[in-house]
Amino acid sequence: MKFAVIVFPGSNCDLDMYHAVKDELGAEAEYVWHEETSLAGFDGVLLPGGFSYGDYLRTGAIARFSPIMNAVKQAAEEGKPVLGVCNGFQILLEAGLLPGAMLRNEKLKFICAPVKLVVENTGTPFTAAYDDGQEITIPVAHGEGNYFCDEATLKQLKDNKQIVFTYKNNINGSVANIAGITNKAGNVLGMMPHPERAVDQLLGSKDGLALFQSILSHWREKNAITS
Ligand SMILES: NC(=O)CC[C@H](N)C(=O)O
Repeated sequence: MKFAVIVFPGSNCDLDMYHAVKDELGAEAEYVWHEETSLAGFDGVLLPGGFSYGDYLRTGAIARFSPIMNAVKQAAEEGKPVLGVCNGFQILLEAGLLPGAMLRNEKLKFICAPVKLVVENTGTPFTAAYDDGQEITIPVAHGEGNYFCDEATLKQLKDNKQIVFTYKNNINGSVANIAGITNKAGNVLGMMPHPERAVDQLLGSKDGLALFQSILSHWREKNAITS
């Protein structure tokens, strides 16, 4: 399986993401600069964290116009797994690939800490290797992680089981403790916590590794690869 790690001006978690899938998961990976227009030959797309375009005008608001975003949309429509972490999640929201919007953290402070998450849905390509209701520890590092959506959208998210991760304790004011959601089809996941920073016990937790293993297993099953 070959992953594209999209690099925007201001990305700063691209190396961590590359390390997670290449060295820890053992898959193929390549960096793709945001000015590229094609993702042909890639089986999965990873939008890493950071401060694309310095977080002006809103987080992700400029990056969503990057040329590569049309190819990201196409990959999503083709059913390929698309994962946006932190700034990647913010870009997916601005691009309309996921519903809702991100506000500044309730207490207006940047939060950088390991947090406890609850796995709410294991029926996705990203979470099959977890147990339902499992508590995992994954670090966050964001100033704008306060997820917001209106009540009608929240109802849809709940009805379609699109809420995949919640914070055990609400750290930033997010509606319904939301830490990560998928699109309706389930192949696009946005999450504020950084699974790529939790792939080795040396980093304090390896609870993020199962997310990448889930993607790989799902891809192997879909493509009937047994070895
Ligand atoms: N680690 C990150 O991706 C930072 C996210 C974002 N730019 C924020 O501070 O909200």
